[in-house]
Amino acid sequence: MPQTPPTRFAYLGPEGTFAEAALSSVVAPGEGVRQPAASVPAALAAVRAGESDAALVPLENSVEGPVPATMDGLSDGAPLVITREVFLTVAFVLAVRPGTRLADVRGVVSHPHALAQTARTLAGLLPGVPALPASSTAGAARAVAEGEHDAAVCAPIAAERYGLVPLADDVADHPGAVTRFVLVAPPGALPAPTGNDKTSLVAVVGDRTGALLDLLAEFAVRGISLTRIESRPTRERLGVYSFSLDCEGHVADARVGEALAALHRVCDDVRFLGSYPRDDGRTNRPVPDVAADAAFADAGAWLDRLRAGQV
Ligand SMILES: O=C(O)C(=O)C[C@]1(C(=O)O)C=C[C@@H](O)C=C1
Repeated sequence: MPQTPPTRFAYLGPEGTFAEAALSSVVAPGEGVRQPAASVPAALAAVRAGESDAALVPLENSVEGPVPATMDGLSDGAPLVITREVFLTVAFVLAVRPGTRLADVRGVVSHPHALAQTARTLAGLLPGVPALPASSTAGAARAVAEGEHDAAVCAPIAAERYGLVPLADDVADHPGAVTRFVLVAPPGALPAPTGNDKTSLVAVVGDRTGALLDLLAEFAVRGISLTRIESRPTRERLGVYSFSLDCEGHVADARVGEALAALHRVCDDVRFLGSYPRDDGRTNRPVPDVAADAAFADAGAWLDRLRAGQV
């Protein structure tokens, strides 16, 4: 019997990133093939090119907010859908080559998101020392190991992986920050509804009065709670925005399906980004009786009877 090839997972590499830790929390060692990518766009491109089956990428952080490369990478290009979400508490160390002292550090390198989450602590430890961007926290650790920079902000595991030692532990300005990662794949069969799901989408609204209110109303009137919304530039011109949002429920739920169909009518463009099990440890709000599948089915049957002349 032909064997199914192992799933190829692209992730923001190199080894030792938070993205890899997030992937390890959902894919057992030895299961699938892990393919480190140089950047979020590269991980998404690998999936679009068929070189990877799925990509694990950071979407947002509880302190720093959205990860623009992922937000924009999912809005543009060939469609990809989220098949699961993964939450990871992130903790950072200031890592150096053995023997380096604080006074020797002339630059600190890390992923911009990690630098932003540690800016205050770093300013206290290393006043006036420039912060330099890297493609990932582990990429920064590797660059320090290779002698390109003096210090990196990275995960303790990345420091270890690249032979670095911590000059300071827990350098986050807000301890306990959580990053939400998503596993994305080419469109295909959707994860089955679990009763506690989220749906993600991007909608471009027209440049007219009340356009955002119209979008929001489609959710509100159907008893659907939003869990995230943010605006992103469409890059067309100032004044035209897309809204990236997550709502409770699965597109298979009547209320969510109908809301999406309504957005298709009222928005300039809607991109469905998937329905997947909610995994933030929270439970969707109770659905009002009037927004339950049974109520939609009943209303549909009533309308069918009217149309058939059975008044
Ligand atoms: O560089 C990494 O290790 C990543 O996984 C990326 C990333 C991010 O993009 O936010 C993930 C978690 C941390 O918040 C910092 C960096």
